[in-house]
Amino acid sequence: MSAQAPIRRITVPQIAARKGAQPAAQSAAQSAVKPAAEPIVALTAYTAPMAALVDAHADLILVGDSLGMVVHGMPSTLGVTLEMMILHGQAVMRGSSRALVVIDMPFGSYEESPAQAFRNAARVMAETGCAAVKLEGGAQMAETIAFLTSRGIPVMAHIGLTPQATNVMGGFKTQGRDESTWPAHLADAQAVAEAGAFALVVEGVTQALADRITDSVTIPTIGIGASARCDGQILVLDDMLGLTGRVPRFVRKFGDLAADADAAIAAYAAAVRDRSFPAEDHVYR
Ligand SMILES: Nc1nc(=O)c2c([nH]1)NC[C@@H]1CN(c3ccc(C(=O)N[C@@H](CCC(=O)O)C(=O)O)cc3)CN21
Ligand SMILES: CC(C)C(=O)C(=O)O
Ligand SMILES: [Mg+2]
Repeated sequence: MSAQAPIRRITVPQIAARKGAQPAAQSAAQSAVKPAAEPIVALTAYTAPMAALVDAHADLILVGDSLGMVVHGMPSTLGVTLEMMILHGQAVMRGSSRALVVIDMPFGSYEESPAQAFRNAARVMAETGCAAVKLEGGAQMAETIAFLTSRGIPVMAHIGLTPQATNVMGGFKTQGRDESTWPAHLADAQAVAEAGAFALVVEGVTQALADRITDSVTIPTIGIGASARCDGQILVLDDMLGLTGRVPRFVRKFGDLAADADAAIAAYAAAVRDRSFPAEDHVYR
């Protein structure tokens, strides 16, 4: 009798290999050899129980700095600290066992220099056990991405609408409506891919620009508010569960958990007030 083999997490190279065979980027001869890859399924999670639910279905769990807004009620992601990311990262690692866990580097923890980024990303990996980090930025972060990946830290890049740059962009604005901006976005995608990023989040860009980006890089693109032709998709879990109030237009609510929670809390309040809770089953004798 042999012991049950431990469940291995999906690895960074396995995610990197999930580049979908896009018709525009592949010849007929190539597609005969290499069939289209299955899209990467990614979601955020910030807590152990939610990570366990996501882990059963997703390839990649992102501990996003969106947790500042979603969990902590902050007005933007700018106030999120490295300590917050580590605490939530530890919870998500405890709650999951199969998916690749990626943790967002928060604002101010990596932009100063490659050395600063390495010091803080190494701390995130050492204290959580996660396999990779994500950081926002294109060409300007290429040197840092190369520094980290060559020293053992896999990096997921994030371009387009980069929420940590909200004050530069003047809000959460869809990028790429003006075609004159396309070369800069394409250069960002090229730069992070060449620097060694294993995947690329493309957020809040027009569908046409997202498709051009997906066709122009050899690493998988993971879209959010981008295009169905990206090599994967990600959403903020609380948004797609219907737990958050106002959501961006790109969100599809696959559930209505806020309504379920409201009904349950209302029923509890009524039962306490009319003394029907606790009942016989809920008391000790
Ligand atoms: N709950 C939540 N979901 C997210 O997807 C998310 C966060 N929080 N926090 C961090 C960033 C911020 N994100 C956002 C927030 C708002 C819009 C938004 O309202 N967009 C406008 C676009 C208007 C335009 O076309 O320029 C929209 O109407 O959808 C987009 C992305 C995405 N991320
Ligand atoms: C929306 C994803 C890509 C993210 O960066 C986050 O949740 O912080
Ligand atoms: Mg983020």
